[in-house]
Amino acid sequence: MTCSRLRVLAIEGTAWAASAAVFETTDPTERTDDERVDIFTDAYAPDSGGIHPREAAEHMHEAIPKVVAQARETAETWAAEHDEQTQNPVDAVAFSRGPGLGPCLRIVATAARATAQRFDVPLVGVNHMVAHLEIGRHRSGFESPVCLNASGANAHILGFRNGRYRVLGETMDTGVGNAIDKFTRHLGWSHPGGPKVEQRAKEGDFLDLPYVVKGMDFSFSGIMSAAKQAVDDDEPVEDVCFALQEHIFAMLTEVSERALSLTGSGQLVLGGGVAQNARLRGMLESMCAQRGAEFYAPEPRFLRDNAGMIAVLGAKMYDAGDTLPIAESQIDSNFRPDQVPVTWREREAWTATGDNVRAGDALQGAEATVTFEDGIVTKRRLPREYRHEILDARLRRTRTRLEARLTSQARRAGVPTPVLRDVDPDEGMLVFEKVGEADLRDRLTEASVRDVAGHLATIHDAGFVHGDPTTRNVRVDGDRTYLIDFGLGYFTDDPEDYAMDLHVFDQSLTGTADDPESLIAAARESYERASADPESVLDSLAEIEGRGRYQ
Ligand SMILES: C[C@@H](O)[C@H](NC(=O)OP(=O)(O)OC[C@H]1O[C@@H](n2cnc3c(N)ncnc32)[C@H](O)[C@@H]1O)C(=O)O
Ligand SMILES: Nc1ncnc2c1ncn2[C@@H]1O[C@H](COP(=O)(O)OP(=O)(O)OP(=O)(O)O)[C@@H](O)[C@H]1O
Ligand SMILES: [Fe+2]
Repeated sequence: MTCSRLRVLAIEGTAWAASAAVFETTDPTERTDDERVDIFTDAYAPDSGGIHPREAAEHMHEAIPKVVAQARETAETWAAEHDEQTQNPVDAVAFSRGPGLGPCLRIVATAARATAQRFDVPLVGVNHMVAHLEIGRHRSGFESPVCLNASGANAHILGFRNGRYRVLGETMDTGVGNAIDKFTRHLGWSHPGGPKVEQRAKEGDFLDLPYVVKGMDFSFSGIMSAAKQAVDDDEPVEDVCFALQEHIFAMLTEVSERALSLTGSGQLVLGGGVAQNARLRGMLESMCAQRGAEFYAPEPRFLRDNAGMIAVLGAKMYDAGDTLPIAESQIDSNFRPDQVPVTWREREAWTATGDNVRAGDALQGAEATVTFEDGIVTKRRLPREYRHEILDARLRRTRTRLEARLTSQARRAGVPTPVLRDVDPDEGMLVFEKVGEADLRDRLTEASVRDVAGHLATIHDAGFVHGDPTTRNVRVDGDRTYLIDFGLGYFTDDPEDYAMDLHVFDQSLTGTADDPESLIAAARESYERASADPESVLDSLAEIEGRGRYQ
């Protein structure tokens, strides 16, 4: 082609959406006024139950050729509008390489190879989850946002650092949409359940359900069992739907706020099918407004699975020379977003600016506002507008109580922590002595990381976890490290809970350090030395890290 217009045809088919699209732009690196995207989707809807992989593949087999033909026609029409030759109307063919259902992915890949060969243009292999977040970045124009992907098979929060999207936090069991869909299957409702829960929730009232956040990770299994039980116990279905949304979306919003705070980013983008939910968007919008951050969610056609997002990222990758020889174009059903070398962005983007230091020397953390005066630190968990007021009051009260108790308990076990001067759980207020000169994230050394891992071993041996051991929740003073912020801690003798503490610490090192591997290894080694029972904890950690969450 001779003109400056770039046109990419893309194919998506990871699970339910047989989709093809054309993206046309004069500059793939940013959103332009004259860009256009046309998407053709043929959805698979199971007769009963959830998505059956074989049925989904049969659907892809029939529907993919049809949507690809529609996209091709569009590409030809657009090319003709610009007086270009129509035999070769696209510059590249992009496809979803994974994650997703193997049988579906294979059909998509075959169609993509054939289309690329037919036009004699390069093939681009796109990670579906990275596409879910890049479409938000592209449409918003945000420089370096934190990204929440809330889709059917996934739920994770990502930040860009050093050439990769890092998983800052993710679900420890199922994806968020799948969790909701499983609940609605229990009620005998047809797939997908998410929109139906949203509808019914409109008439519901609040019920207490479990709320599980560990650092920036979270899990849905406990809340889902409790929701099913509540229905079986004859609680009104609309109340359970309402409470389910209030809890699950508050968890996602809370970890998003934590990620903003940890990275120092002032921008959040949302992606994935569950992001079509107005309550989730509303909560995120409210959270961002409260902390002075910008929020963007793309329009629904770019949220649910669609080839438009694959085409837009495909164009960026093509522009960066990131194409795929046919011989190397095999699919990857477990393709994680952090495996993708991000060729289309400057490596050094995301300059963590740290916390907003506000008037009166107040620090805004992820959860609390902290003020300093004469060596005394006052921490207040202020109400969060995005959370239902009953849930908000419950979380602020219990976390404040636990923080007071565990801070003292840790010190008795021999771990340096600040001395507690005062506590008022109903106000969510704590008063501590000031400790340390800096947060660990600004003093990251192997020695300090070792020290922290030793502290974690000590509190685990004493029968409790910290719950959120990040590089922000450790203060450093010369060689000494202090643990602070025990609000997410609890008593437990389960090695898996101890392993989660180590996993949260690892993830935070990954999000903070340029070279996290050596620090993670040092922490592991120090924990092993200090712990009374390192074997079962480290086994459990290996299991947590190896969990395939993308099937
Ligand atoms: C790997 C890929 O195949 C997979 N795709 C996927 O999960 O489809 P997606 O379109 O992103 O999301 C579908 C999910 O989105 C939920 N959903 C749709 N509308 C919803 C709504 N209004 N409220 C809540 N959930 C909603 C559905 O219940 C379903 O679980 C993924 O991205 O994880
Ligand atoms: N006792 C203390 N001595 C010195 N600095 C402190 C103390 N307590 C808190 N800080 C500072 O205030 C920041 C926020 O405190 P804290 O972590 O308790 O609140 P938070 O809102 O829960 O934050 P996050 O959720 O980000 O961990 C800490 O990162 C630390 O820099
Ligand atoms: Fe998706």
